[in-house]
Parts: sequence; structure tokens; C-alpha cells
Amino acid sequence: MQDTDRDLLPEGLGDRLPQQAAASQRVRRAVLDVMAGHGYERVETPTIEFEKSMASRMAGVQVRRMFRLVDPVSLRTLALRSDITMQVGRVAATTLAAAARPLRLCYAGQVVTIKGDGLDPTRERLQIGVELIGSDSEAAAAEIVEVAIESLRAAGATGISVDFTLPDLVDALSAEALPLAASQVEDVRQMLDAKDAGGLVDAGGEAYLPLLYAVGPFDTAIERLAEFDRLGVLAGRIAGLRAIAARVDGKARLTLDPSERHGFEYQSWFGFTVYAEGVSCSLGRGGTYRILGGQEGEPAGGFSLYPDPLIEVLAAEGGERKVLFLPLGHDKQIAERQRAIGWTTLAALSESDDPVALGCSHRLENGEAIPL
Ligand SMILES: N[C@@H](Cc1c[nH]c[nH+]1)C(=O)O
Repeated sequence: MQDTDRDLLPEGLGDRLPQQAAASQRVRRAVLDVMAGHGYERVETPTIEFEKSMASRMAGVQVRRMFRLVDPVSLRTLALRSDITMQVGRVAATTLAAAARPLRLCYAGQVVTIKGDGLDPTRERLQIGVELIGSDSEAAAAEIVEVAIESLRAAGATGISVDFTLPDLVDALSAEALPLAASQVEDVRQMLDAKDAGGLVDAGGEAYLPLLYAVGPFDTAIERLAEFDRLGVLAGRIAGLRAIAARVDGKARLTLDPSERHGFEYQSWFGFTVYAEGVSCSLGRGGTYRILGGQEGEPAGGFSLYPDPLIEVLAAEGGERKVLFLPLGHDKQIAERQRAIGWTTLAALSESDDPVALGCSHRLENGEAIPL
């Protein structure tokens, strides 16, 4: 009987073949170079660590999305990382607690969740991001948005747009201006996120209805939000958003959706999602948050790109591969010189090696690269 299971991969997991892997490598390098250029130093964290340390680093982190297992050595529960931001938070709060602030760190690695996101079944993704620890000011937030746009552009994205949100909006409003019973808060948040006007009224959030209309291109949506905020509860946040928008003006298309919560588990006053032309889903998100520990916790901000959909597009576009075929008995020194000036070489192992079938574009003949 055939063992079909042996060759299958679990749902939502896949290999990257040479073209995709090459595109992934280019994206990773381009993005990390931009981050390093802005002073973000690379850290590398383990793919698996104690569940408790990941789950308790920021308020709102959902452990139910993480793969968990018992460590046969320590007998404690471990979790596979689903978000490197939490690990960077741990590093900042522990080993780098005494490092000067603001502390700028960046990272890249694979993250895994039990379930994909909505209709997207993907369970493993590349995450590349920065965290700016020690401040959640509007200056910090603006820097993060700028670096996010520049990183995406360097990765090859075009037509970039940024959607701003206010992740803790309902908490801010329900505290005083538009009171809600504790039992209503989550429902109101969900209905706002789903843009469900009927559901919002049913959940007791009628007063929140105008928020559903403060959505769209930034300039008009922020005016609507300011009109809605007659009591001025959101005045600081609105001024912050305007300042950030002014800094990134012209670099990307800006929109506002103040009640968007999707994917924002722990962000505080400011959040944003990034998109690019030709890629239907978002390519990343970021915002301000607090790293728990100590009395107050530490303010921070950052963003994470999930560039896989962009990598797919770039890989499909391909790009011509220039590969030089080296026949049997070729001059090794010439071959070395060709590699030194940027050629990829492919050396024949036997007479039967076919340069065209092997994807070569040129062949070394009498010391010269001849097109095939
Ligand atoms: N790690 C967050 C985004 C983020 C980074 N820093 C702050 N927020 C996410 O993937 O949703």
C-alpha cells in the first residue's frame, strides 16, 4: 500500500521552492538593511520558550493561538512563538533592562499559529519588525510608521497605504464620556470592528454609531472623528494622529478606521496596518503598547511586517537569472574571476549535463561568457 501521508504537509504549512526562497531572501535583506540604517539593532530569539513568559509580557496576548507542548526536560509548558514582539519585550525587560532608552531593536524569523487568519489557512509566516522601547510618544509612533513605509518600499512594494486606528478607543470612551457596563464593552468592540450598525445598537452601543462613519481617507475621517468627540476625550489622540499623518504625508496613502481592532491584541493608543498595491491582504501592522513588568510597565512602539504575500508576487514576477555554465575541464581561475564579478556559475559534473535544462543563461567558452 502507498504511504500517502508521508509526503503531505499539515494544513497551512508549506515549503518555499528556489524562486520563492530567493525572493524571500531579497525581501528579508532589503527590509533588515532599512531597519539597521535607522539604528535598529538585530536580536535573535528562540523559536520556542516558556508559555508563561510569552503570554504575560503584554496585556491582551492570546495564548490560545499558540502551539503549546510540555517540555520533557523542565516539565513546564512551552509555546512556539506566534509573535516575536513579545520575545523582544522580554529581552528589553530583562537582559537589556539597563541599556539606554530609547532602545531600538529589530528581528526576523518564522512565527507559527494554530489557526490561520480568517479565510487564510497559512499557519507559518515570516515576521520582520522593529521595536522602539522606552517611548510611545507621537514622535516614536511617527518614526515607526516612516520606517515601516521605507522598509516595504525597499522590499519592492508599490502603492503603499497605511490605515490608522485607535486600538484602545472603546476603553477610552467607555471610561467616562460614553459609559458602558463592563459586560457590554467586548460586544461593542466587536460590533465596531465588524462595522455592524444593527449589532452595535443591540449591544447597547448606540452612542458609538458615528464612529462607523469616521472611516476612509485620513483628512475627512479625522474631521468626522473630531466632530464626534465634542467632549474632547480623544483630543490628545486626534492631535497625535494628525502629527503622525503630517510626518508621513506624501510617502503613502493614508486612511483612518478608528475602531478597527482586527489583529490588535495589545496595542494602546495608536495602531496602523500597512497595505500595498497588488496584494489583497495586509502586509503588516504596528502601534504603541506597554511591556509589562515593574510597576507601570514600559512604553514602547513597533511594527511587524508579514511579507509572505508580497514575496509570492515578487517570486511570480521572477526576474532573469544569469547563470554561467562551466563545461568539464574549464579554467578554474577564470571561473573564480567570473564569480568575483557577480556571476553565478554552475559546473558540469559529467558530459551529459545540459546547460539549458539546468537553467543556465550563458556558457563559458574560451574564457568568455557566451549567451545560450
Ligand atoms: N507584533 C504585532 C505588531 C506590533 C509590533 N510592535 C507593536 N505592534 C503584530 O504582529 O500584530
